[in-house]
Amino acid sequence: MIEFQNVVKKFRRNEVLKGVNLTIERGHRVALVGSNGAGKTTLIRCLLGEYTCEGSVMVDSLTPRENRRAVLSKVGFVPQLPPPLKMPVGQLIRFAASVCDSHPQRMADVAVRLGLDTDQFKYQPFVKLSGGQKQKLLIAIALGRDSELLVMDEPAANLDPEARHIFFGLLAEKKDEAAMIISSHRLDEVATLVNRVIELDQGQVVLDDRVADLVELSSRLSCRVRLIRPEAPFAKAIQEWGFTGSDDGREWNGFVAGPDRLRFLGVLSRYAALLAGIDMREAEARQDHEAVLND
Ligand SMILES: Nc1ncnc2c1ncn2[C@@H]1O[C@H](COP(=O)(O)OP(=O)(O)OP(=O)(O)O)[C@@H](O)[C@H]1O
Repeated sequence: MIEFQNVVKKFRRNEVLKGVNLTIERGHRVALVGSNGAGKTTLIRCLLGEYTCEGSVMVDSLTPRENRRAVLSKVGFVPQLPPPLKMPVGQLIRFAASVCDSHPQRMADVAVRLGLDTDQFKYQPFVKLSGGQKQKLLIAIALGRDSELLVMDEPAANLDPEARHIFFGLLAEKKDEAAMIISSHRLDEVATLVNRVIELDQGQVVLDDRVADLVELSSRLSCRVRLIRPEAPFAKAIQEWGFTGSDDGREWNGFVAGPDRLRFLGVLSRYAALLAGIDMREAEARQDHEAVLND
């Protein structure tokens, strides 16, 4: 589906991509990782035909630079930084839907699933939405259409836990029909969403690994956390995950999206000395899984 062959990109004398070779097929969910300046965005821009480059880039046998319209019609794209668009939300959705031959209602429906009622904001300029609202709308535009390739730059960073869970479910619906490239600085943010990890360093592929594809994207864990004693900073941190506490503040219950389990355990690990027990069970998956960590 996507083929990079010996792709070199130079900005004046600065060689930013130094001969990248990659083949990405439908069903591949790729984490494109690497430190700041590694070349991730440049590679994506070459893929979208925004940049000329040496070597060859092909999307379904089409060169993006010469066939931008045809290539972009296959691609749902969530940019890293929201564009500073003054266009009102309603108009933006109608425009985006017309460009990619979708229906505005399809995009609005995805937005509603993510918790953004676009009707309420239809006259509001896009640029005046909050960071999370912009992210939800951009995701709705990218997912509320047919696409064979989804390219997303840190797409879930601004989403609250509930919206992340819905977002992972939306990705699960697309996982067999599309290839996905999710760019991130941090592998732990995206590790459970993908089945392949590609790392760029100074414009070169330094790692290309297929990884275990075991986490159900749409699964959800029911969690109970018990503490030795209540503590206010812990309460604040876990309430951000939508958990509710017992009256004495020593037991907390809530749900965590399956792919978010690592992030959640990362948060808990900061309070390891407080923990008396953690109980995590698959709440919505077909098979019942149980991970119990007791004191
Ligand atoms: N338009 C440009 N003109 C000149 N240099 C550029 C341009 N775009 C990117 N670069 C340079 O190319 C290198 C790679 O940048 P790129 O944005 O692709 O990195 P990245 O891996 O996406 O980084 P980040 O994680 O910080 O977004 C950097 O050194 C950057 O300064």
